[in-house]
Amino acid sequence: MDSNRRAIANVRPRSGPHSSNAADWPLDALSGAKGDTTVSVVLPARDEQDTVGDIVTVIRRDLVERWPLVDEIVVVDSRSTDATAERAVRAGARVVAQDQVLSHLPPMSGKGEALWKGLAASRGDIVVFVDADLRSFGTHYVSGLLGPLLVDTGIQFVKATYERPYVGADGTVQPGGGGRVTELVARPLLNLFWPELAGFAQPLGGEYAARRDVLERVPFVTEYGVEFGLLVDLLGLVGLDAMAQVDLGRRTHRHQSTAALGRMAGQIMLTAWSRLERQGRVVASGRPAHTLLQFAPDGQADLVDVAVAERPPLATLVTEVPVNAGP
Ligand SMILES: O=c1ccn([C@@H]2O[C@H](COP(=O)(O)OP(=O)(O)O[C@H]3O[C@H](CO)[C@@H](O)[C@H](O)[C@H]3O)[C@@H](O)[C@H]2O)c(=O)[nH]1
Ligand SMILES: O=C(O)[C@H](O)COP(=O)(O)O
Repeated sequence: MDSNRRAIANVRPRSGPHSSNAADWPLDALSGAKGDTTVSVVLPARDEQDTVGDIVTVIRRDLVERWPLVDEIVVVDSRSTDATAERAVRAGARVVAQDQVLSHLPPMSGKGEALWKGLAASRGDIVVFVDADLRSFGTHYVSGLLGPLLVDTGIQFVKATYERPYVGADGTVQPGGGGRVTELVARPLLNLFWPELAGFAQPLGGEYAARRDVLERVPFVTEYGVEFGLLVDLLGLVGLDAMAQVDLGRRTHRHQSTAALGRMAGQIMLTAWSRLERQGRVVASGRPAHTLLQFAPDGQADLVDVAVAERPPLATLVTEVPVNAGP
């Protein structure tokens, strides 16, 4: 053990979120606890034709038909150019086109926009978000996230944790090698500036659930800033004691390139900056740049934009405007 690790091992762990495992939340017990509470599962999907159908099929078969825990499955088609929408419909989801939801508003882009539109287009008292590119999806992903919310009225938000391997194109598995932006950017930033959130082992993971009430009271950062922004803003709104973490076992997904993750990292850093500024913890003499100069292996340089924008809390929108849920 090197000296840094030894020093840290001697420090008592900070108090973290309420913790449990997916196995702690069996389906029969949850069915009893559900009562009148309605549940929506929302999947953001951009070109996920290979995986979205299987995920929807499992949720419908196990959690709509066999154990009626889920009231609606909504896939937000995030400008896909492949057969994502058709496959999701065939598997039994309601599919909404991202730009057709609240279509009177100027469109924004990225995953955060897809989630905010999914929140607007869904109706459940509890909303469960699940990425549509998962290779490891199982029923326990949804039931595990629902457990703390269905049995404890004090819990407002539940985030997944899991072991995240890196799976190479040739199928080689590197245990613990996944979640590169999580390890190199998100968790260091949280530890530095929001240490109460350090106990969330997978802050960027796309699987989490919350009560609609609280989701509608926080802004949604666009692009890949959304998870980081939600964690920080929900900590401020509901406090750590209303936040829980559930271990779902193992997560595998489609990996993005290092260059794409560099852009994601930029978006997350800008999100963190915006929260530090909003919380009055940095006094800025100027705004940070939102461009990133990237270099390809052949030395070719490309200037890309990593700006993030923000949707306001949904509850602050005028409610008479009809939600166009698309076809
Ligand atoms: O413009 C977009 C981009 C992505 N997605 C969907 O969002 C999910 C996650 O996107 P992905 O590109 O697979 O992200 P990851 O590389 O897996 O990034 C991780 O880190 C991100 C930043 O926190 C999180 O948003 C992701 O959920 C998390 O898996 C997938 O279903 C995508 O199809 C959209 O709907 N619209
Ligand atoms: O969560 C992350 O850090 C990013 O999604 C990258 O994940 P990956 O390293 O497993 O591709």
